[in-house]
Amino acid sequence: MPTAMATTDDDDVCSICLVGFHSGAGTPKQPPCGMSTTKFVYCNSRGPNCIDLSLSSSDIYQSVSLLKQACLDCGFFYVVNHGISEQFMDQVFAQSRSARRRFQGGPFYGPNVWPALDLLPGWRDTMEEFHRQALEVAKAVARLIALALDLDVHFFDTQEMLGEAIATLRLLHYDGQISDPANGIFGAGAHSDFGLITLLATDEVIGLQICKDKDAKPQVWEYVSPKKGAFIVNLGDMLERWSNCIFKSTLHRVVGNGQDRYSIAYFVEPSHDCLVECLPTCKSEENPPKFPPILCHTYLSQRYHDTHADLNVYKEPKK
Ligand SMILES: O=C(O)CCC(=O)C(=O)O
Ligand SMILES: [Fe+2]
Repeated sequence: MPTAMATTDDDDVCSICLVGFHSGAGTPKQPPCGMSTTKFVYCNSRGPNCIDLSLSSSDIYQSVSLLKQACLDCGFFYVVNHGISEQFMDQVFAQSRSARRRFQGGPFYGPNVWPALDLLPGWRDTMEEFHRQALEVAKAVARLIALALDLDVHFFDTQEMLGEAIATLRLLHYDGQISDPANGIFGAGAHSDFGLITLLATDEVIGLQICKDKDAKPQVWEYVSPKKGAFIVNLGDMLERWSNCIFKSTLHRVVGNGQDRYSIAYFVEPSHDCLVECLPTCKSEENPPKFPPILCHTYLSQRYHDTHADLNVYKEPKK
């Protein structure tokens, strides 16, 4: 099992790798940056569960049970043996890096949607292929989630839902700034994702942190270590609502440690037209639906509206 380091924003933090130091029981460890320090890091938490997507159907309930435990506990897990080759993942990261090098010209510079072939040869093909393969992984994960919720295995993986998925690929680059959590400076601030699930691939630079209990004071943040060849999967708010809050979407953030970091987030939502209505297996007389039914596109529009700045403020004033 992987380990994760827990830290609160009040802890001392290694200035090199930003792993928190705090007293308490646990196994002393060197921080991931390898710098020798006067204090030790305490590994006091198990990392997220690891789900093997290659298991044959006779073993599938082993995966379902691990996944269910993760979804009830923190809403984060790794998936391995997902069928996307490491060689292809290296190609996707290489294309992501080359785009950043090519378009370093300043904000809002460069083609908006598909870069011209001669600027980034192979970029569009790589990203479209990644989309195809990652969507299949997302469908496989969604089938396990359906089983973990005692639903029909194909509940989410139907033509009307993931057959017309809204999938957004976000190629992220964190440019080596050192975060300062105590002063609210982050690579990415605390948030939960809106949709159904997110598949996240990261390079080997540590940075992603999750908070399992958003109401705790102070909040405790744990690193989710990068894992070669794995996707980190997290549940989105739409699934939390759909499951009547039985499955959790989790607060997460990215803390920069001064190293360049690349990650690839693949956000998956079902068709715009599907109805997000409390799942039949997640309600009872004692536990009635907490939310009214809502169309997927209405829900997403509300969330974007609530959390994004009004871009109209950047428009030129009318003369
Ligand atoms: O870069 C990461 O590790 C996380 C990115 C993320 O949470 C997001 O884009 O929603
Ligand atoms: Fe996120």
